[in-house]
Amino acid sequence: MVATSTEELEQGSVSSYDRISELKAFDESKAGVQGLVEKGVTKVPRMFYCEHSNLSDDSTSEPTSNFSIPTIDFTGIHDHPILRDDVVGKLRYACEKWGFFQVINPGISSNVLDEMIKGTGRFHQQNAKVRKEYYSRDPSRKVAYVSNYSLYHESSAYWRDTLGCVMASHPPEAEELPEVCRDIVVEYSKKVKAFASTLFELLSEALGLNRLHLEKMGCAEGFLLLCHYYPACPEPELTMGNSKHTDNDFITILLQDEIGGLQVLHDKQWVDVTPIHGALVVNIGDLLQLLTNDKFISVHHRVLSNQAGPRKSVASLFRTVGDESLVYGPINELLSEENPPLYRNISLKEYLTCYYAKGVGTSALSHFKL
Ligand SMILES: O=C(O)CCC(=O)C(=O)O
Ligand SMILES: [Fe+2]
Repeated sequence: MVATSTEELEQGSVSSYDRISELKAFDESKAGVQGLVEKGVTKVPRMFYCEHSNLSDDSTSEPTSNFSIPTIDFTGIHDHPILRDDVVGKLRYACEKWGFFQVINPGISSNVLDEMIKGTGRFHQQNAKVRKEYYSRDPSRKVAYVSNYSLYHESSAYWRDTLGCVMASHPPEAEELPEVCRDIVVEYSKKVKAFASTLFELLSEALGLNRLHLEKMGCAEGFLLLCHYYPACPEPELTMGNSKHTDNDFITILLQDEIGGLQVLHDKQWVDVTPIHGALVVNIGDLLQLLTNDKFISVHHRVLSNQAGPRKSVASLFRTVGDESLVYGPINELLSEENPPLYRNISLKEYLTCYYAKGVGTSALSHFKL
């Protein structure tokens, strides 16, 4: 297209492609990025180009093999107080310095973890006709398949599709879940919820609080299961799987397959989260950083796209889903004269509105600093 008027140029409507039409056509296909792959695309369409320099930002932040996120072994924590204390200490360090860690021997069998990854693959690889029935941007849906939650609000789209299921506190009826992954979604959800309860106990202890403090605040009550699918990308240097972001929850528990691509920003360097079979990756979200008055940190992470693949991952986001009138602020017991509150109390609604409005890569929490 050729520039026809300065007005069009100023409005950004003149470019070599009609972005809005391309986004709409993609969305209306209801088949996701996988739909493009099924059609045999060999070039990444322009709408996926990452123009906000996510790939080259922080020029000091090249990935480094010198670092890796902490790995913590949960073996014996329920039976041996010494092992438990040791784990609590390691968790405190990981949450304060990294905001990310991997748990090996998490108490969920590798069979269940492997089957959850396979179930995710089955959903995204099944006939597009069946996938389409689940495609929706309606936030009130408990089960929805969608590509790019913020498709119309970000400067680029990402090479990723997601099946999202609200699995607590008001889960869908089993029949509402897609048949190809129904049983494993129900089973994995039970197991990951139990793991989260243990984790919130250990994190409470790491903060010097009563063991049940975080659970009593409702941190483990609600969770959203996001079954991500990152198709193999023909031109991975042009786009990303997931932009640089922090999570809008208390904690995220992530199961990933063997492909890799997740990176964490640590000391201004991108650090690879190397897949470990049978392990779960945990990261602190913004809401736990808020509750802990910055003692635990919610850090930026991203997912690179990859010629290898498809990559599958399952993120369990722990926060209340539905009741946005809940109000959160720094936990009183953690405050003192030397450690005054850094944030005002905020409702979940206020926080989420800000989180989605702020744009890629900037913290929502900074808006609520005192
Ligand atoms: O797929 C991954 O490795 C990360 C997903 C993620 O960051 C998220 O769902 O918030
Ligand atoms: Fe994330």
